[in-house]
Amino acid sequence: MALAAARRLLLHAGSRLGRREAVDGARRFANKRVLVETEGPAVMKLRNPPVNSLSLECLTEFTISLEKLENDKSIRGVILTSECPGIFSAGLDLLEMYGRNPAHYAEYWKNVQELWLRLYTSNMILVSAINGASPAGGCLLALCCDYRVMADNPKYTIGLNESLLGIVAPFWFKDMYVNTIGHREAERALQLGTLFSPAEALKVGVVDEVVPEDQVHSKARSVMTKWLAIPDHSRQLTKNMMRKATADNLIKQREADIQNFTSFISKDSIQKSLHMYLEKLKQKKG
Ligand SMILES: CC/C=C\C/C=C\C/C=C\C=C\CC(=O)SCCNC(=O)CCNC(=O)[C@H](O)C(C)(C)COP(=O)(O)OP(=O)(O)OC[C@H]1O[C@@H](n2cnc3c(N)ncnc32)[C@H](O)[C@@H]1OP(=O)(O)O
Repeated sequence: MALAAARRLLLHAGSRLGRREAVDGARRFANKRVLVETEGPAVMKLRNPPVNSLSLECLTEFTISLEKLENDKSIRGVILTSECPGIFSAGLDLLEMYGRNPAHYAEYWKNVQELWLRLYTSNMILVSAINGASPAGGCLLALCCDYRVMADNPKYTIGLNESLLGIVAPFWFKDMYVNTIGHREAERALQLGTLFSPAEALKVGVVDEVVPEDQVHSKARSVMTKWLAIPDHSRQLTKNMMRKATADNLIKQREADIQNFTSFISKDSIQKSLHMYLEKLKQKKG
């Protein structure tokens, strides 16, 4: 209920912002954590500092922005990137999965599923300009895209590292990984929780292209231009043909997946693992 109300408020605020900024001549709209520019190829920028973690609020704003773009028939493609220096996205917000109650976990997971389904089955062309670290849910966002361009900076890594946290990537994360890099590579990378450097990610197929950091956005734009030259109807039908079975696999068991997540994440042993991981992140500083 609370989330539905927040969603209505955000949609309302979003459209107000949209109108005001259009009057200023800049075609863009923004929520607090997501900025969307629609001048030229549309660009969606995550801006949830310090690490673009996907908190419930961030997920909600992201989903709403995507919905608005989908509803604008003049927008055929979106570049997904980050405004946080050195970070594409740190993935799901660990604080949404630690020390909360089962109802919160269920609500959070429903929103993670929702964003994934919308992104993965989007009719728009999605290109990610990966300009920073992209672990777990950050990698998931990139994997939903039709093409991934990554900055050539060995400090940036990408991959589904869930097993390093003592948690298990859900089956639909796994399905998408298998679709992208094949069964053997996915099996190994998932068990080891591998975070790939840009060069490794290119080799294994997690990303499609690695370019110097200052060229990530221009490359993403030129990729978008190429993809926009393909007729929408044939490209969309082809995308649907490639992705539908994977999305349907979650759609037919959404409730069971929420229950699985809620009972898994509520376990004492899993909460303990998350606690230790969060402590490790804190200690990294000191
Ligand atoms: C049987 C199965 C059934 C069902 C399935 C069950 C379970 C599946 C469940 C979940 C799947 C989850 C997928 C995920 O996405 S989990 C999140 C994984 N993310 C990570 O591992 C990234 C962790 N972060 C980092 O590695 C680094 O922070 C960094 C590389 C992104 C950035 O490094 P920096 O040095 O620049 O910044 P830090 O000092 O490390 O961090 C700053 C600040 O941010 C906090 N933070 C970092 N990441 C997260 C996060 N993901 N969520 C929340 N908060 C995060 C970090 O703690 C620092 O906080 P403080 O300033 O110390 O307060």
